[in-house]
Formats: sequence, structure tokens, C-alpha cells
Amino acid sequence: MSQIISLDSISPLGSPVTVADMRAEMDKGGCSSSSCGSSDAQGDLPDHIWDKIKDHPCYSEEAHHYFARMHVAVAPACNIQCNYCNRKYDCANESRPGVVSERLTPEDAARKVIAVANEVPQLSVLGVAGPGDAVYDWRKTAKTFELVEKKLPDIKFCISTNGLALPDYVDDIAQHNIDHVTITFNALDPEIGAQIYPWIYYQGKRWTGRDAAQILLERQLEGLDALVKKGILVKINSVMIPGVNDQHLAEVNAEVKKRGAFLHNIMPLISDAAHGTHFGLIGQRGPSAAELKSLQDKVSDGTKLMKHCRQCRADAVGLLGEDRGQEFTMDKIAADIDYNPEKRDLYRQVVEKEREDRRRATAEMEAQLAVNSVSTVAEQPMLVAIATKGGGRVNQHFGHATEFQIYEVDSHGVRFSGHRRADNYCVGGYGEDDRLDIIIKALEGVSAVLCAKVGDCPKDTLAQAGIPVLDDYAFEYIETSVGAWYAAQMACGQEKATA
Ligand SMILES: C[S@@+](CC[C@H](N)C(=O)[O-])C[C@H]1O[C@@H](n2cnc3c(N)ncnc32)[C@H](O)[C@@H]1O
Ligand code: SF4
Ligand code: SF4
Repeated sequence: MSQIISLDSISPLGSPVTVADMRAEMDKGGCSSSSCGSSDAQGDLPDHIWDKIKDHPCYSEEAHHYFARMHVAVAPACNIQCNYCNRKYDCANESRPGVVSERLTPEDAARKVIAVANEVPQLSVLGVAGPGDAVYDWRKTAKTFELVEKKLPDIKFCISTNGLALPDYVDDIAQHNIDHVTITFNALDPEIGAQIYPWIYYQGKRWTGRDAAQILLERQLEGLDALVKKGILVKINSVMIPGVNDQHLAEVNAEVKKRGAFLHNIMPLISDAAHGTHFGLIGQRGPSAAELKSLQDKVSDGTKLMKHCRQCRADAVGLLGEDRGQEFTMDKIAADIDYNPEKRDLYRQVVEKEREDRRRATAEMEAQLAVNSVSTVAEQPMLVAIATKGGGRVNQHFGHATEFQIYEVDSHGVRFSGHRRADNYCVGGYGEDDRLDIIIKALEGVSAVLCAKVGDCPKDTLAQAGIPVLDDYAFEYIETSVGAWYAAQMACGQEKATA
């Protein structure tokens, strides 16, 4: 069968192959938020590890341009309390971990996975990230995976845990083909841990203070060691809490790296009195983008860092940075539903080609940047913000972006640096003018914004704030666009210097 396939023929969220396709797509006004990341290739990774991560949107920056995750909220119970967590049910419009619209039984969850797989061809990972603890609530987590595995044997399973129950379930985790486990690990020092965890429930007893933190720490390390021994990839989540553990997280990074964690994800504390958490109520602030970046830069020689985490809800669906969960609430899912693999299979074929093309174009651009470099002193990398709705391209209207991908560029190349949220909901703004103020604030330190299209008004307002917004690279690959923009800045600088 010969068939012409483009990513957008499969999903409007993918990256259309031709510029005309892309313009048509944009004109439809698609408004999904974006994906992110810089290319990462196999490098020194052995084949069996690369196979586990190459299509996992959280374990591979490159993959998260193309692949989606879904969380099913089957595990409501938790055995500890964190000062930053409030597990809300029935909440459609808050975007943070622990929040869900509806709790599911394993049977409902399995139906929902099939419904999503039929509609979202990018789907590659099924995760249980609460709203409580996937390992403490193990029976429901395991049952869900058992049911799904029968219908979608190619989907990857992923779980998140605070680690307290973990050592008791490592064998079960391995038996259920779970290749990816996240442990939240906020402190090696029990004095610091005691400021984060008011209590834990362990061996039929409630523990508090330093003792609670010490037990949790020991169980987390035991669980990490056991998983590494079994060859299961472990991601460590650490919540960065200024004045509590921010100065301590470099030590955590060194320890988890030493013990064989695959990735370290240092995430900012999300804190607001309206969330009803202890930290929110006492006014504990989260870190600024600059503080987070400074810590990430400090430890980036250590365990590989995840910088593209979106701190998803426990029922999130879609590419990272978008949440299509409300399209798949249980009232919209048929009682009897069969899986049709056609869209996912087609999508994977197209993505393979697109990824190869992007990698080649990026390598060519980076070689050119190095050739053109005239710098003899250490360069300060420049930051460029990208409006993208996935596919690794500059393909989103400025006005539709609820977040921007931030890339660093210098003559050594283009690197993904993180994302900055700029939506009204997130930062509490109202109205268009307010929104532009919020965006300008969110883009602090950024030298330019690249997008698919921008209106005159926002373009002028951002220009006055010293941030040019350009649509010259519409629908091109992100890395090649950023590289071309940087080369133009350098050429302009040289012209001025010789004039
Ligand atoms: C909701 S938890 C569920 C999984 C598991 N119970 C755990 O804590 O690892 C998922 C992740 O969200 C993080 N999290 C929860 N509330 C947060 C907040 N207010 N700010 C930042 N991260 C938060 C947790 O630390 C954890 O890494
Ligand atoms: S362990 Fe996870 S679910 Fe439990 S309170 Fe902490 S963040 Fe919330
Ligand atoms: S919370 Fe972070 S690690 Fe988990 S699914 Fe979302 S992006 Fe991936």
C-alpha cells in the first residue's frame, strides 16, 4: 500500500510536513500549548537503554516533541504527607501535581487508555502518578497495567512514588514490565526532611519529625538501589523549596548519581494559599526561573537533568505542556471499546523520518555555527524563546502560546534550557494588556521570541520592552531557526564592529 502520510494528517497536534500544511493548520486556530526540548541522540547509551527511552516523552527531551503520556488517577491513597501537596479531586482547572477531575477504577482506566490511544496517536506512555502513591496503592496500579498490557502491549508503563513502600514492591514492579520509576527525593539530611514531611505512616504507626524523615530517607535509598540493581530506569524528582532544601539539592544530585539514577528532575515548588497546602498557607514561595536555572546549571555535570518536566496533573493526557484530559472524562467513553492501532502505527512511521531529518539539519547548522565563530573569549550564551505546539518546529501563533520553550545558543550550538509559562491562569493575570505584561515578565533575560505568526500590537509592545518577536522562521525546525537567528546577530555585530 502506498500512502502519503504527514503528521498533521494523523493529528492536528503533530508537525505538518509542508509549510502550506502548517499555515492551514495554524489558520484553523489550533491552540494547544507546546512541547519542548533539544535533540538528544543515543550517544553512548547501549541499545537496550536507548530502546526504553527513545519514545518516552519524559526520559528523552527529543521524544517529547513527538510523544505523549497519559496518567490515570487510579491510586488515591498515600502513606505520607508532604507540606506542598493537597490531593484535590473533582478539579478541572488547576494544573499541578496531585490534582484530578475524577478517580478511576482499574477497569475504567483501561477503557480510558484505549479511548485515548484511538484518538491520540502520539501516546507512548501510561503513568500512574497518584493522585496519591502508585506503589503504596499497588493493587490498583498493578491491576490497571495488567488490563492495559493485554490490549496495548507496546505501551510503556511508568510510576511515581515517594519511596516509602518501594523496597517491598521492587520484584512486583519488575514482573509488571515497568521500566520507568520516579522516586521523589527531597532531602538526604533528615533535619531538612522534617521541614518537608510532617508525618509518615509506616508499619502501622504514624511517625513525625526527624524519625519520620530518617525512615523515609532510608527506604528511598533502599528502593533506589534495588531498582538500579534490576536494571529499571529511575528518575529522581526533587522539589526545590527556597530556604528549605535549595542549598542541599546539589548534594542530593551527587548521591543519586552515585547510586545509578538515570535522570534527576529538579522541579520548582508550586505554592499558593489557594491550594490549601501547608507551604501555601504559610507563604512559602517557590523559586524564580533564574534560581531554578542557576541550580540546574550548577549540577548539570552530574546525573542527567530533566529540564522539560511540566509538573502534570495526575490525570493529564497529551503532549507535555498540553492537557487534553477534559476530552476523555469517563462520561465521554463508550462502555465497550476496541483498540484500533492504525493511527499510532502510521504516526510512528512519520515520526521516524521527521526525527532523522531534524537531527541532520541540526548537525549541519551546528557545524556552520562553529565554522563562523570568531569568538576568542568565553561567550555568554543567549536565550531565545520559542512558540511551538510540538513536532520540534516553530509552529505556534504568539497569541496562542501559554508557555515558551527556552533555548540557549552560542557558537557551540543550540541547547534546550527549559520552559516558561505565560498563561493568565498560571500567573494570575486578566485581559490582553495584563497578559502582555505577564509575558514580558516571564521572558526576562530572553533576547528574542520566534513564533509562527504575531500581531502588530504584541509585537510593538514586546519590542518596546527590548524583546523582538519574529515570525521569519515560521514552521522551521527549532534548532535550525535559533542557529540562523544567532548567526544573523553575530554577523550584525561584526558589521557594526568593522564599520
Ligand atoms: C502528586 S505526586 C504523586 C506521586 C508520589 N506520591 C510522589 O510524591 O512522588 C507527583 C509529584 O508531584 C510533586 N508535587 C506535588 N505537589 C507539588 C507542588 N506543590 N510543587 C511541586 N511539586 C509537587 C511530588 O513531589 C511528586 O514528585
Ligand atoms: S507523597 Fe505524593 S501524593 Fe503523597 S502527599 Fe506527597 S506529593 Fe502528595
Ligand atoms: S510530571 Fe514531569 S515527568 Fe511526570 S509526566 Fe509530567 S512531564 Fe513527565
